[in-house]
Amino acid sequence: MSYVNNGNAVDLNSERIATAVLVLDDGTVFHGFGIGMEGETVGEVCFNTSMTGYQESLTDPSFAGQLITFTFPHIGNVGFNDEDIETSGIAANGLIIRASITEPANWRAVGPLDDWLVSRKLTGITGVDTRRLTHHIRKSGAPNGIIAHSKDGKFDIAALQEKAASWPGLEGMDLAKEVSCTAPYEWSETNWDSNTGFGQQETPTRHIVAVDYGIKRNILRCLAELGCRITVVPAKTTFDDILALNPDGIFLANGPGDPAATAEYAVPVIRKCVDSGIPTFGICLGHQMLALAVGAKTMKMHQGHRGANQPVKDLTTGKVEITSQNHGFVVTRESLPEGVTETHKSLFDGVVEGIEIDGKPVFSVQYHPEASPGPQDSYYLFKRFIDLVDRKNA
Ligand SMILES: NC(=O)CC[C@H](N)C(=O)O
Repeated sequence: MSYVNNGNAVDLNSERIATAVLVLDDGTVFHGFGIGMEGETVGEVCFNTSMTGYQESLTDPSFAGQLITFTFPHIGNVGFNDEDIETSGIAANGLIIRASITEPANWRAVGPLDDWLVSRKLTGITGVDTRRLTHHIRKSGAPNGIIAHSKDGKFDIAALQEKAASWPGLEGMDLAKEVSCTAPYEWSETNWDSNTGFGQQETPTRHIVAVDYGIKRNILRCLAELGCRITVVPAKTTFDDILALNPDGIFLANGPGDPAATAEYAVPVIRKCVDSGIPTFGICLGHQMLALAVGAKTMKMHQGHRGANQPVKDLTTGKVEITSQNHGFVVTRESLPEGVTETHKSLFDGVVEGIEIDGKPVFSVQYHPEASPGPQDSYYLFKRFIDLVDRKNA
């Protein structure tokens, strides 16, 4: 089959065979060119507006169950390296990009992105009109979709649509338990430096227990950098087992899926963390589950926040910060009960971006102060957490 440009694909070399398709659950089809592993991958199709950091996004466990559309057209042009990785485990299900991947041009690159995609068993598609796709998502909400990549260019579109349509969708899906570690481990790596690479912690003075619902490595590095010894524990760890580790503070990680789907195991444990008076800090999924634990509600957003230029106002100081974000669920303002204060608000669409529990050393944010990728304006939140720990220990 020779590829006929039907207005969907942007690589105009019409002699090339279309070796991949993206089929949405409503039957919309985008033809393009396969990258990464041959095969099929299904998930919710979201879009991410970050211009940099594609490796960090693709390895962020919070993207489990999702096919990422990068709105920035040139993805892959700095190849891959072995450092910008947020997990070696499950993360994004696939990627959708516009321009063909060029040869890597970066001093840190160890090879072309395509090789890395294959090594991670990731399937993707290039040549997609990502502006049209993003417009579709903005209008109709995030659809389920499937990417099929086959060198022979033969696709059964009806069967692919059926697979996309029968995927259950992220609402109600519990993925935190799928991506979590299965046994506790210690973390001691600190921030990256262009001369020396990642550092190693020397004399930590506080002990933080981080509950892993899909934790990004850079969160652990930020905590280690500030003098925390960290024990990472699985998502289903009981409160008694957390307490037995004698933590000075508890960290509730980011993670994929619907926060409400963790109601059986994470939410009741987090309720006990709040009641214990141990300083507790949550990021993204951790924030959403903390809100559920104190009686608030979450809902799926029509359009998630995914990108590295999202303005947020810290309502406690009046300062505006530019943040890195990746969420498709949100805590609803009207459900916030008495005793819970909204501390941060999105300046894009006004949704709740942070809360604190009155009279308790407990707070959380919906966005990503660890960046990776993205701006570091919100790094102060880690210091706010450490201050709470130190005040408690004083
Ligand atoms: N980054 C995250 O922790 C994401 C939280 C949740 N899965 C959401 O999509 O809203």
